[in-house]
Amino acid sequence: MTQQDIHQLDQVTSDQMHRGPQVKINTPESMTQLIKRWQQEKLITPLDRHFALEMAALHQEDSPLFLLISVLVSQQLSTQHTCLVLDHVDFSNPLHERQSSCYITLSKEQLHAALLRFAAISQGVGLTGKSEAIPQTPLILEQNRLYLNRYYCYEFELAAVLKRLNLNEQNNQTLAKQSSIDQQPLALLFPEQGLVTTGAQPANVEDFDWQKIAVATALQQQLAIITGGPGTGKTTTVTKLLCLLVLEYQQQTSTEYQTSKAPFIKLVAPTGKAAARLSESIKASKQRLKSALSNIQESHLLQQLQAAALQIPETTSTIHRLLGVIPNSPQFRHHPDNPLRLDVLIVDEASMVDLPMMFKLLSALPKHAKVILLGDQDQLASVEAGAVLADICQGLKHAVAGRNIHQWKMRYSSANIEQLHRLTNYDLQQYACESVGIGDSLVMLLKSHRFEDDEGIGQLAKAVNQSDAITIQKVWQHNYKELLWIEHTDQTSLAPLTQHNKATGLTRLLDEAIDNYGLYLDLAKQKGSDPMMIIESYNRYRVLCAMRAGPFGVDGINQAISQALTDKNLIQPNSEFYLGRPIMIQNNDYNLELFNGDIGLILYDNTQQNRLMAHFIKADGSILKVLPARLPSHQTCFAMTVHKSQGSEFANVALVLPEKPSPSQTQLLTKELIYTAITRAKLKFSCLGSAKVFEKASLRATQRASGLAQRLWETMD
Ligand SMILES: Nc1ncnc2c1ncn2[C@@H]1O[C@H](COP(=O)(O)OP(=O)(O)OP(=O)(O)O)[C@@H](O)[C@H]1O
Repeated sequence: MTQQDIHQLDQVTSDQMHRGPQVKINTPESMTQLIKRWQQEKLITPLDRHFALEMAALHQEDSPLFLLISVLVSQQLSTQHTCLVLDHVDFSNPLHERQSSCYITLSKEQLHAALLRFAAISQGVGLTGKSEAIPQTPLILEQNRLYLNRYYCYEFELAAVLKRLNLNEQNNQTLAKQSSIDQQPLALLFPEQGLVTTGAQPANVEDFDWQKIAVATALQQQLAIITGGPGTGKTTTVTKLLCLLVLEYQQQTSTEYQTSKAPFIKLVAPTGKAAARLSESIKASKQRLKSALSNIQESHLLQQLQAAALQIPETTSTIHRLLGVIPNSPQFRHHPDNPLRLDVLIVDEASMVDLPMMFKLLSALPKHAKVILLGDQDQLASVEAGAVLADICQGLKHAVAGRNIHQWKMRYSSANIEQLHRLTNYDLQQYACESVGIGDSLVMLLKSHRFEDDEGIGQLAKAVNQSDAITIQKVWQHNYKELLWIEHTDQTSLAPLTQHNKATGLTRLLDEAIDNYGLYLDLAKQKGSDPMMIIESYNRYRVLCAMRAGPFGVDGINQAISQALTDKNLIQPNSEFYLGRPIMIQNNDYNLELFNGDIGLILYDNTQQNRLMAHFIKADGSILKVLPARLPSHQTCFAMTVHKSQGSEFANVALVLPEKPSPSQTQLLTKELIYTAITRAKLKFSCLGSAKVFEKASLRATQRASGLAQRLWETMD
């Protein structure tokens, strides 16, 4: 089909024409036929088509433009965008066909005018409008973004909640006056290392103790967002913060829920796995805090801090559990009219929380509650729509001139700088900013205490995060002992990344899998072994795949590893639930308390010899045993997707990238995916891939369409 063959088949009704510019959709077939063909050609999903047809039927719109725009909005939502950015659509070929079969020649203004003529589309209330004024139409157009009403509301309301929690200057001062915490306890918890002294200001960002600034921020703000990569001390910081909040609480008169000596603190994470890990990290961090305090000279304040440290809670739960799931309903038991009972909420792994969930969580808080979000803004965004944490941090991002990399810089109001000085004695004037947005609530921890600057994993993560192709190559070629490159095929001499590595192909990966998984499988065979120990051993190693399907996806790699372990007699998969089979749950089962993403092992039941049971570690650290036959939908888990690995860490991680990714797979291979995979590894990171695929993925940043960043950063002043 040539462009000449394409002729105008439709245009808006004459009724619409006299009200504005003429809209022509040029297509050789009717729009209904066209979207049917698009579905057959897998350019859109059945859901996209169904959605568009339903919308058209419901709103009695037979305009091809309405159908097209509905298809595009649905397509955006199913790819985790919050809205359709009209400027991003190529209206000369909206679905990137080899030969366009549909095009519109309209200016931006004409398109906006045409869209707003549909009864089903209204103009949004703008960045400063009122929530009550949000129109009821199914689609809402704001600036160049077209939203489904529900997502517009989520975004608008979440921005409103965040802005309310991020106190303005006046409230800031009021709250600071109420706080009984001063410099002294902070100085005890954060002993200076000689870099910052009163009055003498450090020239470099690294010379400030940003953990101390984070604690000071959270003490005086109702909302604090503490972000940073792995090992930057988020848990350490929040543990010290909780210690001070308990102390502050004890010194204050009363709050709404004061029934004990400690504030009502809740610690949550998006998944059971992440919640369990948070509990472990808090326990370890509490131990470190207790021993650090035992080395300080005896004083009344020290005794108070020691007592407060004992009150720091260790119990965690998932966000779903905290909010109270109502089976088969997207609503929760807690919401603005039935708020949660708590004084302080800590949310770990906030990057995994999607837009609707973040809104539901924050809007269910009681008015006085303090909330602290912890996470790594550079990790993969949530599995569902939105990239809330990245949007929140967006205002701190600065491009580095002349280089394709960025840096972060805090943005503080003068009132906040004054308060931070009061608590830390630091002069943070260099971060003073007139247009602060929600900057007063944000602190970024940039120094990793887990990886030394000269260690491979940290170096590689940093280079990938910066999309710095030259450094990525250098890091791989450096031959760090913590890194292993496995080229898909034996092309060592051709691929620059592999010059120093002899390992090649899937066989090499399988050897590694046999060595690592063999350890827990040997333990599992010994009757009477402690299931906790076996699961911990299994959790030391994990194969992560970029995608699900294909020989190098989760399905193919699981099969290959199962076969390799069978060949070595490490497993006997002659029945579905064989000894040692790792299992990942794929559906929530509220009765069994098993949730999507939970991972367990089929092991001997210690209380009943020879009986095999599925064993899971629960968020509280105890073991949950389930009869295999009762398990909800599940799959084998020698390999899992990088997405599912968020919130987990393993001593040793092997990432598998597809050998020759298809165009749609290529879209999924982003730097956030690679960065997330690398940062799951504590001691060793291997990658089976091809140098070119790794490099290209590291250069591709995820873009999620959303207006949240603009709402948070452009309307505050
Ligand atoms: N200021 C510091 N000085 C020295 N070591 C530190 C400091 N802060 C944290 N650490 C150490 O770094 C390690 C990681 O700290 P922590 O667990 O708090 O980081 P995190 O950001 O929560 O990590 P993760 O991303 O894994 O959750 C711990 O061993 C901790 O003791």
